Amino acid sequence: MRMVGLTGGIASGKSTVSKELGIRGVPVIDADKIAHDVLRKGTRGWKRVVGIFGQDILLGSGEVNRARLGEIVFADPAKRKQLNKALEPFIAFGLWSEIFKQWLYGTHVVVLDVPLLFEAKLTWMTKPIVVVWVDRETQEARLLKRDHLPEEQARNRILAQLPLEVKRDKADIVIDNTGTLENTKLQVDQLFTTINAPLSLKELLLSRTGVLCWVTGVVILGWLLL
Ligand SMILES: CC(C)(COP(=O)(O)OP(=O)(O)OC[C@H]1O[C@@H](n2cnc3c(N)ncnc32)[C@H](O)[C@@H]1O)[C@@H](O)C(=O)NCCC(=O)NCCS
Ligand SMILES: Nc1ncnc2c1ncn2[C@@H]1O[C@H](COP(=O)(O)OP(=O)(O)OP(=O)(O)O)[C@@H](O)[C@H]1O
Repeated sequence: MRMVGLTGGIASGKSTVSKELGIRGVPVIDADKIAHDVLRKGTRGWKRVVGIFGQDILLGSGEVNRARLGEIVFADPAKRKQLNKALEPFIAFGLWSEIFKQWLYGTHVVVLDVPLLFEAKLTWMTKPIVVVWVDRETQEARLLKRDHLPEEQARNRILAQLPLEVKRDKADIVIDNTGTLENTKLQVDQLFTTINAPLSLKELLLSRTGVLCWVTGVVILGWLLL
């Protein structure tokens, strides 16, 4: 199975590109959604995070107030590190479960939308790595417009990640999302063609059908030899 890495900076347009790929029929695994699920009330992730940050981060319903937790961790790198460390194993488990599910479905190409793909050193899992890039002014303007944050908080969130220029330089494919949505859609069309190119031998051998074939082959060979 081909695992395509989709990453970028906060508000650079990863979800926009993911949505367009979804419209074209590509399955997308969303790491932000997994991160939200592992913080649901009563889960082990929730217990761990409440243990670290206390009851002040909870809403009346007992769910985590993500806006409040965001304010805390994006203003303090040490606290952000604590949160990342607490949730990392649960997010990794969720990610691998979703990948395994897609593998069982017989999916040939899956996109992993992981904002912290570089920061969490997960790039080894994915090929190609696609970075959704925008210039800094556009990024900040879109973040302010979408999340209605004070400017300082928006800047803190951008600074909490590896600079987008560094990610762009490490990418196999760059989607420049500075322009119009129509322009981005054209680049997604091209990306769709690229990621659906025929699978390599290694990808074929690791696909569900590939594994079934070689396991069956080994069993038959063993049976013939015994
Ligand atoms: C801090 C939290 C509570 C804020 O929740 P909120 O709903 O406001 O934001 P959301 O989860 O939609 O994230 C928005 C964007 O913020 C950025 N972001 C999220 N967490 C982090 C982090 N720990 N470090 C740097 N950037 C981050 C990403 O670009 C993400 O796409 C939440 O993001 C969280 O629990 N983060 C820690 C888990 C994590 O690492 N998530 C990223 C998945 S790889
Ligand atoms: N080409 C574009 N033109 C105008 N607005 C855009 C464009 N692409 C994305 N946006 C808007 O910019 C904002 C950020 O985009 P999006 O939510 O896709 O980013 P993201 O990288 O997924 O963000 P996050 O890291 O927070 O999950 C959204 O409000 C989106 O509608």
